[in-house]
Amino acid sequence: MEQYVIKGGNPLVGEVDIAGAKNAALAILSAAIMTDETILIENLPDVRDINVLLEAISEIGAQVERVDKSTVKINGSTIGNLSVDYEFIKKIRASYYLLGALLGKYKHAEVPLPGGCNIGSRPIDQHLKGFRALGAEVDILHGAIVARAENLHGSHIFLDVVSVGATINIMMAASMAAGRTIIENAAREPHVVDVANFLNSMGANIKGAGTDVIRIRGVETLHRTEYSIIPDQIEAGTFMFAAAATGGDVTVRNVIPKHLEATTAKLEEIGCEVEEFDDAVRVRAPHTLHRTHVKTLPYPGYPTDMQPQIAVTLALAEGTSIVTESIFENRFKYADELSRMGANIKVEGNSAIIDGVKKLTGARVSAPDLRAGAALVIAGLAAEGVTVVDDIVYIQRGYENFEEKLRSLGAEIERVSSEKEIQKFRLRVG
Ligand SMILES: CC(=O)N[C@H]1[C@@H](OP(=O)(O)OP(=O)(O)OC[C@H]2O[C@@H](n3ccc(=O)[nH]c3=O)[C@H](O)[C@@H]2O)O[C@H](CO)[C@@H](O)[C@@H]1O
Ligand SMILES: C=C(OP(=O)(O)O)C(=O)O
Repeated sequence: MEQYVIKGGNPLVGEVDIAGAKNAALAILSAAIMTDETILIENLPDVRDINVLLEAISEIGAQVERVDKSTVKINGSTIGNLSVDYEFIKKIRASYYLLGALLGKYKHAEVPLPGGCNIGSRPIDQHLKGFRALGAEVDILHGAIVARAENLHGSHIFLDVVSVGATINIMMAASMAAGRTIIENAAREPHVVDVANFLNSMGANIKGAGTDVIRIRGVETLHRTEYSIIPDQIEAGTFMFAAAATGGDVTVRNVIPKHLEATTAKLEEIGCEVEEFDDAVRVRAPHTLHRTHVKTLPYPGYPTDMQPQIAVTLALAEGTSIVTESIFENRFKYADELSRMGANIKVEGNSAIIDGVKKLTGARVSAPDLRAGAALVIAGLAAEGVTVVDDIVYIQRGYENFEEKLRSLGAEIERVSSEKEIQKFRLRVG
């Protein structure tokens, strides 16, 4: 088990390059197996979830060739197994995208129920409703989703909740269903648009991605393409809040500022100066952070994946802030850990009430999930003294070279794997 050890107190200063978006990449890699021709994908983030999905894709028989750290070639012509192994899939949520991809291409898929972060109950009823509407028979058998169809046909699907996963999954399967599909109440996240652009570059016919009505004309085959994944808005936002919480001045590069607007607006409300460039955003922290309220919402609202990061920053703001989580019911598991660092945070229902304190103090804390883990690292960077973050395997799911990027901004952070190393770090930093 690895840990991060952090000596807090250094304002983060400098420039940092943002990797490709994990949550776009997971869907795009799955969609890449929908043709028998070779697909080249660039700007892949080098993170655990991506590596697990690539293993699963090669396990079902596709050819996966790593060209370099952020580029991969995939050829799905050799897929011989439509049943995905539980070992791979239990680790990640986005394994469910293999359902839409395999069902679209082969009209048959067997995928174990997905894993991912334990941030709520996370049903997949809307995915299954969509597949059924396209003509598939879907059963849950022995812990796996089994979907089969003689033929898929277009349909008019109204999603009961705005779901990123269901929107993308249905879009993938419908791309190879006969006739026209309309998805209403679709998710509008940038990664939904990125997956639609990718599928269109393979010959699909998808219109309206980025709005809440997506129209798809099914095609018989998809073809080769080369595609570069959009930047990760959540990684970018995490560094932006790290700048704010540490009193720093950070420019995040290789981003699409438009995708960061909800985050930028909140940073400005709490007193940061945010400057936008074509593909970069600079965040300068104020002397004193102001309080604010925030509620997570589907895009273009404030993202749930950025909720813990703003909460730890507000723990250091003057006054009382309220953070309301409206997407996942179990996303405040970091609150007790943050309290152990001196924060004044109380969770009531789906809101956290945060009374800002002047300083946090380093403590031993545990990452309960990916984004909460990253937020506890931010807390450690801002705190006085040494913080040890356990269970960083969650953080590694979604942040490429996290500690190296933070160190390049002046953070004192190391990845260690024993109590001896933690002790050594403590002695070194004094
Ligand atoms: C791998 C990936 O991309 N994960 C992201 C994806 O997760 P994921 O795709 O799982 O999240 P959804 O957008 O589907 O979930 C949104 C809401 O809809 C509910 N729901 C969803 C599907 C369904 O069939 N039935 C249902 O009730 C969920 O419980 C949740 O309350 O979008 C979330 C919301 O932006 C992000 O936090 C995750 O980081
Ligand atoms: C919650 C996340 O991922 P997943 O849906 O894969 O658990 C995330 O990326 O913040």
